[in-house]
Amino acid sequence: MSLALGCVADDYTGASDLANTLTKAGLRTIQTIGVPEEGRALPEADAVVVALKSRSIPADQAVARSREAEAWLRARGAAHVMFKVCSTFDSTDAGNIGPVMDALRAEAGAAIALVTPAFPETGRSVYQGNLFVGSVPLNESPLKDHPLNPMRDANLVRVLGRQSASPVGLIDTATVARGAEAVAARLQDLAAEGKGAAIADAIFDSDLETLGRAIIAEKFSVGASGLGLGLARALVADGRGTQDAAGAAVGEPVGGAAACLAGSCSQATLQQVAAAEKIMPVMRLDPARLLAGADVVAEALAFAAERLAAGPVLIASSAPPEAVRALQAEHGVDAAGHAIEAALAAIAEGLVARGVRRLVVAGGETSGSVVDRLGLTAFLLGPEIAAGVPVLRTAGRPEPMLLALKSGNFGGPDFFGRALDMMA
Ligand SMILES: Nc1ncnc2c1ncn2[C@@H]1O[C@H](COP(=O)(O)OP(=O)(O)O)[C@@H](O)[C@H]1O
Ligand SMILES: O=C(O)[C@H](O)C(=O)COP(=O)(O)O
Repeated sequence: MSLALGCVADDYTGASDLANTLTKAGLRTIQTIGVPEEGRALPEADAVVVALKSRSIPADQAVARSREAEAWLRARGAAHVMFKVCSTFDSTDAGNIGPVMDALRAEAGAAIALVTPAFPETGRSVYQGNLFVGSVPLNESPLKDHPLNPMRDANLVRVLGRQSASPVGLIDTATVARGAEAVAARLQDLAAEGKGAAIADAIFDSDLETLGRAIIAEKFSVGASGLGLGLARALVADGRGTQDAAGAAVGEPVGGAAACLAGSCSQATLQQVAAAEKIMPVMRLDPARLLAGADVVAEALAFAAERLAAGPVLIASSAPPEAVRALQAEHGVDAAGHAIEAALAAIAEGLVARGVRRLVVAGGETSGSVVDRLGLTAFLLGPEIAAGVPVLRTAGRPEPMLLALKSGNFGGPDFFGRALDMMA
């Protein structure tokens, strides 16, 4: 395997979002869950996205796991490694984007890292270093209410500067508009000033193509799927892609029962759960009862067992911000989050034991807990369900499954029904 591109992603939904983008751009891409064990055979690929559940763990652990993934990718020929972060820069001032970026930049021996979470396809743009979600700044978007890392500052030069050990500069839109050479020159100037990272403006895909051309010969960058698009298009232009890589078949139908799990509390997911109530049985978990010791997992599996033969079910813990804050006030942010993730993961295991082979999961941390509990190790990319959300087929599992790991903020109101229609 001699990779054209290696990527280390800080959550599983973000990894599949990026893998989807790279595949559509013409790179045969595989998503692995963690670093594959020694000797593990993988299909030929132009790019590998190593998915870690490292966004919300202690920074030193995130750094260690990311370093291991980077080394694995370099050993398989990846000349450029991109650290994939959330398009809404999900992180806290304690990290983990800054500490992981600093460590991987040092590993690469790079003087400076270009950083941009812009992803126009899903309405993420960066202007004068400020991240916009649709038409509003990040700190005025629903991300201000994220259960684990509420985003309260849209200025990413400030946000990353609080997380990184090095000063952070800006590559503004006027520089990007002047082309790849101007971007590369600006990067060098900022490095000469002692900056270790530079937030790059990007509003359109064409800006990301410029950024991709500017840094493809570098060893390291940080971004969301938009930067992945720019890098992929630069690599394909250099002949590093594969014909018909896009839409790699998910193979024969896997059949079996289908189910949906939602742990995301994003505005998009709340709307999707409400819409799903019109087309399938939905059980809304009561996290307060869960945290009080009730066997909510058994209750959910009983609900599912009675209904799976007739069609898909949805089991959701998703709740609006005020309810999330109330639960967190009583039990703590991490305790509440981890308990609910663990419960949804246990429900997923029970569903698979009851014949579910097609599973839709909403939420990044939630997807990480579910996939780890199911012991899944790698995915092949199928067709796109919604921007940033592909159908995934398990690789290396005796009985294949189809999954959709939906980033909380992605997809339209009809997402669950649309996903199930595409997962046969
Ligand atoms: N009703 C709830 N109250 C509090 N926290 C919740 C609730 N439901 C889910 N959570 C937690 O909120 C977090 C959602 O994160 P995640 O799954 O990454 O979703 P997103 O993709 O929207 O960020 C998880 O830790 C999950 O356990
Ligand atoms: O928004 C993105 O770039 C990714 O899809 C992502 O990282 C989303 O994270 P989430 O926790 O699933 O919202």
